[in-house]
Amino acid sequence: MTERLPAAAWTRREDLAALVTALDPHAEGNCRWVGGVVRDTILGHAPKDVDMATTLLPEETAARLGQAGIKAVPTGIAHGTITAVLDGGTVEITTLRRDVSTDGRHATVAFSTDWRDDAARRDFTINALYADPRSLELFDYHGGLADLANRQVRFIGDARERIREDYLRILRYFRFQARFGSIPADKASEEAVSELAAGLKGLSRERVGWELMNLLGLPDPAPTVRRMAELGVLAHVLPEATEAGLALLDTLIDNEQAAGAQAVALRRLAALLPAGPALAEQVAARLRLSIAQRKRLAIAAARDGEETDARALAYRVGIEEARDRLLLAGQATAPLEGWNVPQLPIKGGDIVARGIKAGPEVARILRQVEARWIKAQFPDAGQVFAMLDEIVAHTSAQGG
Ligand SMILES: Nc1ccn([C@@H]2O[C@H](COP(=O)(O)OP(=O)(O)OP(=O)(O)O)[C@@H](O)[C@H]2O)c(=O)n1
Repeated sequence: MTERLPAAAWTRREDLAALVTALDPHAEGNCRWVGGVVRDTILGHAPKDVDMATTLLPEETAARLGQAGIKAVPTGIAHGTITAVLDGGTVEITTLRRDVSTDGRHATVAFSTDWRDDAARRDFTINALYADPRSLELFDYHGGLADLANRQVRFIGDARERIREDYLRILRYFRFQARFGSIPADKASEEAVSELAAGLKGLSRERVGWELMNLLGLPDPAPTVRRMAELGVLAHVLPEATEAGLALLDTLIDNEQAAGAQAVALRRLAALLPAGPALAEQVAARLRLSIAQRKRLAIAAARDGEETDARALAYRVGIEEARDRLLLAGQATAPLEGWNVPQLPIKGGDIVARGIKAGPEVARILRQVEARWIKAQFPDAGQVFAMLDEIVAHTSAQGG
């Protein structure tokens, strides 16, 4: 029986139909949907992006798009990729390729017209599925449909060879495993990632950081991260993670689920690391995190087990950062919901207006009022002015 891709919202897009007509006006079958879009659609998920593979050479692809008035951007000419800019988004169209040689980071490829060549150079069986854009007929050269049905993430052919072509595939393996893999996982794949884990060291830190953060941002990466540790892979990407960290990651995810909190990769990363800012800063730099990410990680890492007051904490470090700390500590985040960090309702001028000379004394009083205001759970302006009057009266009585 011919297997077909289930129809989905994207398969009915008119701009995609026009793209197919432009590339293959006589229905010769020279282009197919490929990779994540096919995999995700079979799983019933909305695909992140739509990719196409074609037997046409890149120049021919570009020429046909041009004739049809579709904007074509040569995004990766060397790899044979042309990006078509459509109403509903961009589509990457890549000429079929076969591997010629590789150094573990960059493969040298040659163009091909054989779909099997193209399938054989991909990473996992579930990522090597193709669909005809008109009939939606599926093409499965490596048992990807069965693996998808059984939720098995399995390297194509010899796992070690696939990994040596690109060591990042070790981390991709775990990311897909965390997304929809089942346990027990494919034994040959696990053996290979374990054996070749040291190859991760040669990869660019950006790529490693990106993969790790994507894994940690999935709904429940905890069992996968633990498996990475057991297989000796985590030691090569996050040697700072401790056994206590793995346990805290489990707890954190339970806490997040109980609170209905969003998955945040940085918060999960913080859980894996021992508390304290120094190590967090080191890890953030190594993983090439952005400045905003570094700040948030540092605040999460500054946790000390128990947070005293949710809103006072949020006033000090920010709402999202406070939520991180509370979830890590296993404390209620409810006080933060629907609440915005308020601004102290008085200014230095209000203090000067009460006869205090501008200068350090004003700053001191301002800090005193602020401390009381926080302690009293942020009462409104009327009460804050009463606090201020009391403090000023006290200061004046002392002859200050
Ligand atoms: N190291 C890699 C990266 C990618 N691919 C192939 O290129 C396709 C597209 O890669 P990418 O966009 O990174 O992943 P998707 O499978 O689309 O998954 P997602 O975008 O959901 O992460 C993959 O399906 C896979 O066939 C590969 O073989 N080896």
